[in-house]
Amino acid sequence: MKHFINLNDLESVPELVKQGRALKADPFSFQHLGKNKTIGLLFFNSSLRTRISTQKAALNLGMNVIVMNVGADSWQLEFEDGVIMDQGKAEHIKEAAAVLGQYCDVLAVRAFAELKDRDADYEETVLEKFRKYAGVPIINLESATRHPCQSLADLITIEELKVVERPKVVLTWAPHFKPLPQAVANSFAEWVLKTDYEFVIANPEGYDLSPEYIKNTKVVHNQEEAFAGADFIYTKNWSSFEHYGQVLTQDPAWRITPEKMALTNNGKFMHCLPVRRGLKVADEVLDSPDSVVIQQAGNRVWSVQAALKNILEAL
Ligand SMILES: NCCC[C@H](NC(=O)CCC(=O)O)C(=O)O
Ligand SMILES: NC(=O)OP(=O)(O)O
Repeated sequence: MKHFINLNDLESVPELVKQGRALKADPFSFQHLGKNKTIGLLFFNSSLRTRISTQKAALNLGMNVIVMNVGADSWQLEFEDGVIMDQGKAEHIKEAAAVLGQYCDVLAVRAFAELKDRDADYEETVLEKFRKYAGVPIINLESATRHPCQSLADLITIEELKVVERPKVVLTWAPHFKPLPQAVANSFAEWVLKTDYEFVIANPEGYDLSPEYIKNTKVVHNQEEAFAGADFIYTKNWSSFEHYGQVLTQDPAWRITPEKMALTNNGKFMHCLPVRRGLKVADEVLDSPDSVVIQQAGNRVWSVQAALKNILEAL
């Protein structure tokens, strides 16, 4: 594998899920791969899980790790071509990415959607410019439209916990007061569509995700209908794709409650975290034995370790 930016960079989702599970069972089996190799982790946005799980995975593979909060610790970067740089941004991505590529064998980048210009976000400007100018493999640690490290961990978790061959998986919107990116939801849909799970999306009107990501997935505007008989309830808030970046409703009726979970087939509650208790989900759901959010977060190590292993093997 050359890069881990989107699904086009990999050959087989089930194979990567298998490799993630194998690494969980035997974390240090590929320690020789990363000897004398350095990974640089670049964060344009905050993180808890991604930051620590990626460091842990790299250490498990014997790598050296350098972490930088871009902007806060470095110069502000300019991504536009052909501009006269007479404003706040001191360095262009062309030099910055190329220089970082001199120091690191692999770069991993987090850069969320700005939610202002839909085309700019969906062109994946930041990650694609790193791909173009760094000269080394790039790992996506959540970009404007995707979060593949999360989605791989999510599939590893579902594979570990499923009790039927073809579980019913529901991706449901839940309320939040801030405009959040569509990345986690887009990505989860894209990855689930590479499996043969039964898949349904529930969201209020005006919140349909981009057809490019959800393809022909059944979308319902009635949460209870979607929850009936579900084996996994994957909860996430996202801002509107159609009315780009807007919060159209904060309807508390979309919050995940024990009453709604009771409609499922002993369904497991999933969320990528961080989650706002009380707002998106009732404490009783998050604290119940059917909540698998901690196991899911734990699997972030094996997900990024699987991607990194494949990249190191191809160096
Ligand atoms: N990486 C996990 C999700 C990150 C981000 N959530 C957030 O920004 C939540 C922030 C808050 O609740 O204030 C998102 O939705 O894409
Ligand atoms: N789920 C996830 O990516 O968490 P962080 O934003 O804390 O890294």
